[in-house]
Amino acid sequence: MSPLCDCCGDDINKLNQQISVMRKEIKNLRQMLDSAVRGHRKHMLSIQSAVTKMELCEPDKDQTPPPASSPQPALEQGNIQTVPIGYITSCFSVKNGTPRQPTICGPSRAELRIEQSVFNNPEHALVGLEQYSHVWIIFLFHKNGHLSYKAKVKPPRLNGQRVGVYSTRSPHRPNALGLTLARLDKIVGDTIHLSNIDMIAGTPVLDIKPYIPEYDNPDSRMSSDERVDILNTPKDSADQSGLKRERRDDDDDDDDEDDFSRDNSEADISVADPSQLVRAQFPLHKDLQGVLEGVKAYVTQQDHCQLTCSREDTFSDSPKTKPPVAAVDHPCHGEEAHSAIAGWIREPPVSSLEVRFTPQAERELAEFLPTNLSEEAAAAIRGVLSADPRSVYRRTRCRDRLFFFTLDTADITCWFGQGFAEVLQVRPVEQHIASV
Ligand SMILES: C[S@@+](CC[C@H](N)C(=O)[O-])C[C@H]1O[C@@H](n2cnc3c(N)ncnc32)[C@H](O)[C@@H]1O
Repeated sequence: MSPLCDCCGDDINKLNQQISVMRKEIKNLRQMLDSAVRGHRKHMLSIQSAVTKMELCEPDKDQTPPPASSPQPALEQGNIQTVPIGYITSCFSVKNGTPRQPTICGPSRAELRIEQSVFNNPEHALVGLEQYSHVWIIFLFHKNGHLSYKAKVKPPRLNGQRVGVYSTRSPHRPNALGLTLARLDKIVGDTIHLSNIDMIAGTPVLDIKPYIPEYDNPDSRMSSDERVDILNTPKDSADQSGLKRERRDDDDDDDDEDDFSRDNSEADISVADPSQLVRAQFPLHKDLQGVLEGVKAYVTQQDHCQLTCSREDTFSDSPKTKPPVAAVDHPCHGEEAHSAIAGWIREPPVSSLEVRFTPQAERELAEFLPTNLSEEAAAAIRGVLSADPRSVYRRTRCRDRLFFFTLDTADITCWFGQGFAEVLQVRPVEQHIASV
């Protein structure tokens, strides 16, 4: 006879059997629940990815799918990981004596080999870069030692005065990122040969971008007249302009050990900055009209000169420099070119579009914005659309699709035809519910 339970008087063996049956059922239920959650998550991910593809109308083949556990892309989740794409080999082994800015010591040379761990074929990542004369190098100040930084720093040339770290190029800053405009001498396979550098050997490089004066130099964005105005600003006020200020802020560091000779003012003129070269070219003209004519001629030449010259000519001040592997023609400014860029930047194969508004869209824009703002908004919309913001995929494969974009407070709907973009609808931006 089996024992009975003291509480309920039931057969304990039977009770144990019932408990084990219930345990098995719970286990099954748990497994079913797990598999349902997994299926649901997978389903959610595929819906999400389908929606994204529909929105973008563009399957992104290069994008690695996010892991099943993270429906949001890693960067959006704040999972910011940077991997060096290569390490600098340079003639400077320690911080002391390393130029404080790239323009200070022209011949300072370096090599940067793109890591195979980043690209299977690192040389592929460099195709086209040989057409540029200068590149931005974004790097880590890995030898900063203790990772400390202060809101205010003392640039050596300010002789003890403190200024905000963000008004300087101090290495001691949150994130310890450095930015150098280096000259690109040549590319051989997976290795970039640079000069005009201020980085020590072993510096981890995070990124490389071509220097494009049209984007990177504010002078290049101004109309010729504006440029002439600036260049003719009386000296006192010019001294307070950004150009002059840039020169002071360029060479800072709150670490006295990093300080070095201050007799580099001549070398400070950046070849990448045409306005400084113009100043240098016309320093002694007393006759304002003469200066004006000279500058105008220079600016016109700069805007229209499509002379071609070999890289050897471009870098005539660097006798040892050999032409790049793929020799290309560079636009140059008379005898001396300051920087060279790929031809397609100035003359892209994609032509700009005529932008139209339907009467309905015009009315809508006027309805929710005051006149002055609606004109501004219309100009901004024209700017965006005339540059054809569509991806190549969209341009070639989804021509008939509507195109949506948001500009400040307006949601804009448009479509594209042969050589034009037409705005169909302009609505106030809807309040979007933040995604969880
Ligand atoms: C004032 S910083 C300017 C760097 C860059 N042009 C910029 O504006 O971000 C240049 C100085 O940083 C120091 N430096 C260069 N490479 C470094 C590295 N990898 N880690 C720490 N300091 C470095 C050298 O002393 C050099 O003189």
